[in-house]
Amino acid sequence: MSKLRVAVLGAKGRIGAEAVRAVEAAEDLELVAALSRGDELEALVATGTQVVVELTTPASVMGNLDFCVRHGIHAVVGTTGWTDERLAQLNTSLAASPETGVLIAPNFSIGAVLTMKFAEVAAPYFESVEVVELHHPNKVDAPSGTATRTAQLIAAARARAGSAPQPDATATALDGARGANVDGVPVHAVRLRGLLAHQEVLLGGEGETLTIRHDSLHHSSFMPGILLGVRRVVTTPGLTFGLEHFLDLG
Ligand SMILES: NC(=O)c1ccc[n+]([C@@H]2O[C@H](COP(=O)([O-])OP(=O)(O)OC[C@H]3O[C@@H](n4cnc5c(N)ncnc54)[C@H](O)[C@@H]3O)[C@@H](O)[C@H]2O)c1
Ligand SMILES: O=C(O)C1=N[C@H](C(=O)O)CCC1
Repeated sequence: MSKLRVAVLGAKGRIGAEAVRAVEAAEDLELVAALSRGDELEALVATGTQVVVELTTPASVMGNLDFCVRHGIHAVVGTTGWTDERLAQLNTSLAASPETGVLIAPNFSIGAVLTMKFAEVAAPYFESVEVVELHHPNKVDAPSGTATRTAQLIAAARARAGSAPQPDATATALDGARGANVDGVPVHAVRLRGLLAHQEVLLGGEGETLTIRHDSLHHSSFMPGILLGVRRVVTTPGLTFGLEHFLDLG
């Protein structure tokens, strides 16, 4: 069987460099391009790239995806910075290229995907829910894509269950002291040398708390999810948001 022809964008970045090694090591995949900032995207066409792994920056991702979708190249996207407006723009591009698949995964690690799932399940059973994400200090966006998605899933689960607004008597606060408000869920971002990617979901009810914590200790934690995405996106046209759609989580 012929190998899938894969390119990595952001190939010299922290996660991109790890993705290059993972694709090279996969027997069913062939790394045909490893592009960095300033490299011509035409190389994707010249190399017959079938799937791009997009691991660049929020400032670059939209232009890169526009090129890929226009050329019928599938994409697996780990880059953050997704808003409703950006997703709508991407869906418009995909409508003109209906056979192309794009997977956007706020987090490729299985533990983080499960954290989001567990938080969604638990959220309606507690009065209070807050998210704390902790990352390395070179990260350019806050809160993390994972924390934003986690908060959105929590908020949607609570809305479906008819949960009351969270109790919070704060009357005065320094700017930022209560975190960012993502659909009514406070999200706090820590940037600390020595960390990679970590998240806690804190849930509180009368007389009890539950903490769901996940730690990515190495970029290798994201690789099985990226490889799964590459293999599945070629047969999944349109936009898929979240790796959980490619996992059988029940
Ligand atoms: N979804 C996940 O599981 C996951 C995991 C880790 C990181 N991320 C995200 O991936 C992105 C990259 O993270 P990082 O820590 O590797 O950052 P990084 O800064 O180390 O790497 C980004 C790389 O992309 C390059 N780049 C920028 N514009 C480019 C372009 N137009 N074409 C090609 N390369 C370009 C930069 O020069 C840099 O080398 C961030 O948005 C981060 O949040 C996602
Ligand atoms: O290191 C990063 O940057 C990460 N970004 C993603 C996010 O913002 O959620 C995933 C975790 C690592």
